Amino acid sequence: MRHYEVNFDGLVGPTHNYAGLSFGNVASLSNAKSTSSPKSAALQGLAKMKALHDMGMVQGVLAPQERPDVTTLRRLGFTGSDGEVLAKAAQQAPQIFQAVCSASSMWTANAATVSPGADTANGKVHFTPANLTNKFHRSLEPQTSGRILQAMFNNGRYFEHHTHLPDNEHFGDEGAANHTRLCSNYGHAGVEIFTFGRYAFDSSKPAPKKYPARQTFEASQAIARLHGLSDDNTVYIQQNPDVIDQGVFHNDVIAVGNQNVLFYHEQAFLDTDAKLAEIQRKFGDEPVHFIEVKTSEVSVEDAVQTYLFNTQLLTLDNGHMAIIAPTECQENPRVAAYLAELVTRNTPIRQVHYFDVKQSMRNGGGPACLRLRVALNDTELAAVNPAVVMNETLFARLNQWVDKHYRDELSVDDLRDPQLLTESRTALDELTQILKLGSVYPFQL
Ligand SMILES: N=C(N)NCCC[C@H](NC(=O)CCC(=O)O)C(=O)O
Repeated sequence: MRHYEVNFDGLVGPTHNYAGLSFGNVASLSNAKSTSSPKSAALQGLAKMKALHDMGMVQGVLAPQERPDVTTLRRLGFTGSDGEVLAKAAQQAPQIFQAVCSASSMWTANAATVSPGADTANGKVHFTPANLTNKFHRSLEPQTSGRILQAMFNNGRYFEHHTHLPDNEHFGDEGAANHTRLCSNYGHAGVEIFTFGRYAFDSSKPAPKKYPARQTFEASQAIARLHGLSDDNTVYIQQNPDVIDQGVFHNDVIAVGNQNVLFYHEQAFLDTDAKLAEIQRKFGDEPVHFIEVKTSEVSVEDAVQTYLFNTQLLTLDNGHMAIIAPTECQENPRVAAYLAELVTRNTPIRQVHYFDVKQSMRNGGGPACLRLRVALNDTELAAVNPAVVMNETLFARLNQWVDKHYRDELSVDDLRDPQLLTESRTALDELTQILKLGSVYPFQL
């Protein structure tokens, strides 16, 4: 039996834009109102997917969501034809209108938390879409994410799908961006690490002062319960509130783990020593490589600006690990020097590959934000909808699809163009056929 970690990357949607929607996310705010290129964003994402496929990884595609989200505008009291709903919202409530146009579902690390069968009580792979309550534009995602995931992992024998947690800040859940899993081998039971920003029901505990803590302890515990994880393979760690206040809005902006490696910044967590000891104890006899980056090597500011930790750590066929980093890391001399030195050390990480995902980076989404990891064995992989698995044909087909439907440029003002809704729906209707998803979008239901 072979075991894989499959990366399901978010396909960037046709409305990709910079609206400055994410308070606490430095890139989103500083690039607000810039002009985006939905076409280049989607092509950059596809190029990364294809490169990982060519490196021997199993790579999947996760479809974007229907935007503008007319259904939500109707819930908020805008009436008339779809065109009228959009025009009224754009005129009367421009911020709400911009939020329902966001292509933020591209960051599929936030689509769900996934626990592989090796860790769960009933041996199935468990999925819980993230409720993303902290940001209005992101809170619109979980229902459709759930439908898309069910269309991709559509076999009750191997896959179990849960409803997202209650839509309330007490259970604020950001999915895999605040969850990582260590294991000696993808097929063996691992240690699932939930990193949270605050306690919802205990205000005496530390919490950030300036920016929001999106993930709560209580949400993390609920996911572990739903997925049937045992205490012996679960660790809860609090993010350092000071780094959240410096722009670390998700834990995957300051730490990343894969198999026996945890790569993190010295300031990432609270109670670090005790928590790392707990991870090692629960991991077992084999030593975990705890690769700690000191502030003297890379500052938190550099980490936030370059996304050094929003990198993908991949295990290649030869057993070595490669780090998939954004070109922003290469352009920063301190971070580039750190990575050049890291691969010469005696750790499993031996290669660095740089990718241009600048369109996504400008909204605070690096390589790791763009993917949802699902560890699967041969049998489970065979039960995945094959139309979402990357290969030469799908790559060519999706590139053509983007070229046909996507705009080269989109400004926040262009979002008012009534044609955008038709373009987006036409593109997504065709996409559901390419990816054989059935009807998953509100306009198709
Ligand atoms: N770290 C991970 N896993 N994901 C990154 C998510 C970025 C996303 N940006 C945005 O939603 C910005 C949209 C805008 O401003 O137009 C967010 O803040 O939720």
